[in-house]
Amino acid sequence: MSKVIALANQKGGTGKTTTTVNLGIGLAVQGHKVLLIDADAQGNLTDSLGYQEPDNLHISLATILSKTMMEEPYEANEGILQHAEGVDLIPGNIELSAIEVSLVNTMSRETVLRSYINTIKNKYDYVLIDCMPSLGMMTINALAAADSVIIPVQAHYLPAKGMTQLLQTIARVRRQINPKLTIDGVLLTMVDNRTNFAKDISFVLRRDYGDKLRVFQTEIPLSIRAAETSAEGKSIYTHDPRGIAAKAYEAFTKEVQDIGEKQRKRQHQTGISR
Ligand SMILES: Nc1ncnc2c1ncn2[C@@H]1O[C@H](COP(=O)(O)OP(=O)(O)OP(=O)(O)O)[C@@H](O)[C@H]1O
Repeated sequence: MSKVIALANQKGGTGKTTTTVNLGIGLAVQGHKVLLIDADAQGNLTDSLGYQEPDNLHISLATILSKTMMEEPYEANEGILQHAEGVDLIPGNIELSAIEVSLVNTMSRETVLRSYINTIKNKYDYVLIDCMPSLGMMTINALAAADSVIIPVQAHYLPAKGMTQLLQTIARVRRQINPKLTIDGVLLTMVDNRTNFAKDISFVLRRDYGDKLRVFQTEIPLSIRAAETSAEGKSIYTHDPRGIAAKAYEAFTKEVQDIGEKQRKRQHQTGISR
């Protein structure tokens, strides 16, 4: 059974892309089949995995979504790239901006990405969607397609209003389109251990959004080595395997895996008792 996870935060630069790469490749290292989807018109995920001119790719997520909207046929593996570190990628680029506009006038506009993912997800254990820094139609599509959400938050800055808006959007998607959507948790990124900001933010998150909102135990440290990976087109495990960021992403991968296992067991038991 596959699990679809959206990495979302409408604030820019919170570590969504870096986390998608290193969680995805972390899961692949553990033997899982993983698909990464770049749902951001900036194409940063595509770029970070070594495809440095995303706008020149002939086939991208935009092509596939356009075909899905027009009910045109496409090949089973169309547009899927294979990264040397064992993950598959559906690249994204600037064409997604135009798609986002045309989605507005499309029937079932919130569920086009879900329709596509449903056709391929059985080949994967995990599908990770790197969302745009906005709460526009592409992000709604990602939330409609997902089983759960991971929210990367920069440890030195919690946009309280932004977090409330994001949680409200997730709740609305759950009520109206995707009742099974859950929040796996908030991941603190770029944590500078010389300060107490990360502890303060964990406290504020729990105080303001309730005990139900998990803050992952693992915190991703501020690390120049992590920042370098996007230019290298590699994961942190290849770029700096013994460094603090690699250790942290390994531990985070384990946490995500454990949550996935528990959910799978619960679904299995519910299935049996029905
Ligand atoms: N642990 C880290 N330590 C230091 N720098 C980091 C770390 N993680 C990410 N960065 C850097 O911070 C910047 C933002 O990270 P990233 O691109 O992953 O965020 P994002 O949320 O995907 O951004 P956007 O909203 O633009 O899509 C990048 O330059 C990245 O290299």
